[in-house]
Amino acid sequence: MNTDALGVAPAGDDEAYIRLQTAELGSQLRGTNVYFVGMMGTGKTSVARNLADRMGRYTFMDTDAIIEQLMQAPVAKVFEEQGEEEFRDIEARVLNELHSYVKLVVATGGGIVKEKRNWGKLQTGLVVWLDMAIDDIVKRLSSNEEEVSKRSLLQGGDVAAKLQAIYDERKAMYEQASTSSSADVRVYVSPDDSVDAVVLSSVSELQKFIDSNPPKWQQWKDSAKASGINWVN
Ligand SMILES: Nc1ncnc2c1ncn2[C@@H]1O[C@H](COP(=O)(O)OP(=O)(O)OP(=O)(O)O)[C@@H](O)[C@H]1O
Ligand SMILES: O=C(O)C1=C[C@@H](O)[C@@H](O)[C@H](O)C1
Repeated sequence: MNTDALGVAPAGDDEAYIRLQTAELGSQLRGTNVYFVGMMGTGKTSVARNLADRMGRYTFMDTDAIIEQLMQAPVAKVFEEQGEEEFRDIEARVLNELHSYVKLVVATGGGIVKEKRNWGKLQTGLVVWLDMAIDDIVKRLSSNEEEVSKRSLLQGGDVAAKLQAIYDERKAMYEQASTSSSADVRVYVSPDDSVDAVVLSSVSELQKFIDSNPPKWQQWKDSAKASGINWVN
């Protein structure tokens, strides 16, 4: 970000910079979907919505919100009445539908990685793992009673202990679900990072990933050029 001699970004500059970067990512992605995974409360919904809005040509989707529309009930109620296994089935069906579309930025439910059947679907797109220290998630969610009450897995007991146990169980799953052939797109979220800041880090990590994993046709084109073949653009 441009800063003056005192290290202060001129007003309006941040917004222009984010717009430029997200627009560029929009072209680089060529329609590929982006899936945000990570623990509840890390900001997947807020960040995915903001990114899709800024990219313009992409549509924001949220698996929890789709489940609520389908079931005509809040996620907590579906969880409570149908049980986790049924919830995971519905979630898997929603992802199965979504992955056949293009140009989506998808906020997934925090537990989507628990089902291996979902990993291949996630990896048809680029997966961004929002990772945050459990203490910071606890502080963020505990500051708002509604945020705790709408998350079924946090009910009845010590929120911090519950979140830690869920994280310990899922850490390797987030890792594997967000790892394709050669690299992770993992974004560490600090409690002071604004949604814009997390969007920007995600964009920058995605760009690095795309640059270091060019599509096959780009690799063929580059090697043809290197061997003197005049590839028509
Ligand atoms: N960068 C941020 N700074 C401050 N608050 C944030 C930030 N990102 C999200 N929040 C707040 O934290 C809460 C959880 O955010 P959000 O619903 O986006 O998380 P999530 O990862 O989608 O959660 P879940 O997996 O449970 O759906 C919301 O109250 C949201 O406004
Ligand atoms: O982490 C989880 O298992 C969950 C996270 C939420 O997004 C919801 O999908 C639901 O509350 C379960």
